[in-house]
Amino acid sequence: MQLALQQIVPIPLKEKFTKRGSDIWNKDLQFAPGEWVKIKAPSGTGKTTFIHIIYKLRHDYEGKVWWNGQELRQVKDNELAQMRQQNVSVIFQDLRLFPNLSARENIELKRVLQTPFYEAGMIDSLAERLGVTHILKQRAGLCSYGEQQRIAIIRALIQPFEWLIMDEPFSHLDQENIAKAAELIAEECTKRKAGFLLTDLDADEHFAYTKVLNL
Ligand SMILES: Nc1ncnc2c1ncn2[C@@H]1O[C@H](COP(=O)(O)OP(=O)(O)OP(=O)(O)O)[C@@H](O)[C@H]1O
Repeated sequence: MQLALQQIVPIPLKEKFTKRGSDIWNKDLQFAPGEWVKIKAPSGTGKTTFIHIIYKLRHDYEGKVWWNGQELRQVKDNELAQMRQQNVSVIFQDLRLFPNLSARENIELKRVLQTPFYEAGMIDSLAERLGVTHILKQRAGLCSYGEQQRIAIIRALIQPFEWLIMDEPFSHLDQENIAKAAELIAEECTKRKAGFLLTDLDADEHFAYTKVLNL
């Protein structure tokens, strides 16, 4: 699945964003299947806005986003649901777990939305890898942000995908847990030949990125 951007810029931020140089806003770009892309930018410069545009949560932008040759505005609701279940997985900056469901239920929901990609036992394996086995039965709303972030990472990895979209996915983790999570994400993307887009504030060497872009 290819992702292409054609001169996109959020309308409310057009003036602000076009004043400074950017590798993304108002540019034509193509991301080939399997590319590992880092998008780097200081706080408040539009990382979340960008993620929400390409996941079709925001519509107030100029330009066009193309997923596999189909313009995102033309993608119908049922196709969008299918795409989010099968092709494009996401880790939101604000995590978006259901606070009243347990950590395991939050992950399980994503596993069973389509023909499961993994058996239920994989939840335990992934939780062990990221050190969150002990909180699987706990309500997500009672988990620490670092625990919630690891649950959100597992939830994104439990479903099928060709692209993984991650908005500052390590913001609540210490270096040791970042290393574990990055290793797991790299393994899962390699296994599926999947690409990813990852936003973050600073440069890092967590992955062998194929592109590093400044927003
Ligand atoms: N609809 C809107 N109207 C006006 N300003 C907006 C709108 N949406 C976002 N902004 C502003 O756009 C800027 C970019 O916001 P965004 O959340 O995308 O940044 P970010 O790079 O993800 O920030 P952070 O790293 O702090 O999470 C912010 O200054 C925000 O206040």
